[in-house]
Amino acid sequence: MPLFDITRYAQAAESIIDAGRFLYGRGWSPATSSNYSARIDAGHIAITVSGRHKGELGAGDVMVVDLSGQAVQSQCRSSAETRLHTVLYELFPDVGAVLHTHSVNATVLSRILPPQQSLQLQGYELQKAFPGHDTHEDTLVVPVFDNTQDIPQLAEQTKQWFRDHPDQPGYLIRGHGLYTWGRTMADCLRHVEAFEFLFECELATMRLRP
Ligand SMILES: CSC[C@@H](O)[C@@H](O)C(=O)COP(=O)(O)O
Ligand SMILES: [Zn+2]
Repeated sequence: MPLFDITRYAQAAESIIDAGRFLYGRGWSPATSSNYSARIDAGHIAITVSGRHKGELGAGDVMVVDLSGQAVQSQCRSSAETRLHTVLYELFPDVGAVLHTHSVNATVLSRILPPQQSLQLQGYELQKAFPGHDTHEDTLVVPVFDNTQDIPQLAEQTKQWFRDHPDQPGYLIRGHGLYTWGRTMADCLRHVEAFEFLFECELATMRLRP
């Protein structure tokens, strides 16, 4: 009896490979950075193997882990940031995909925000790209967590914050990048694209202000 459905694994892996080609092509996942995952079932996800080039992913670059981060039927090492993915699947049963990217804009913006200050996005029509955000008058809050190599500790911090703020769709890690998620990979890719547009607008606005 296999531990997970092989057809669902193949679909998840294909969505991750396609996402990598798109995100690398946009310049949002340079130099083996980033990691991606997609849900297979309630207890398993497909996730990128650590250190792989995200623009050239193939079937051997995606593996299965359970929600404790344990590899299932693979000798490979999953993403160093696997726990940042699994906490989101644990917290939100309807999440089907998680994407982590390293764009220039996410990195720069996260570095210039004062310590302890979240990014507050308000007045943009494109905020409506996120579920539950139905008007530009809403405030989209993007917390910025300090970067660390202690992933279990960061995972716990993110889990606590999003348990209290389940309607917010993503976060930044300072000097590092973006995490966002969605019900499907298509939703999740839309969220990355919307965040990138909003980050670009924020930086352009800052450049125009004296
Ligand atoms: C190439 S440095 C980026 C890594 O340190 C990390 O932040 C990252 O996004 C990719 O790590 P990975 O272990 O390949 O999933
Ligand atoms: Zn990273």
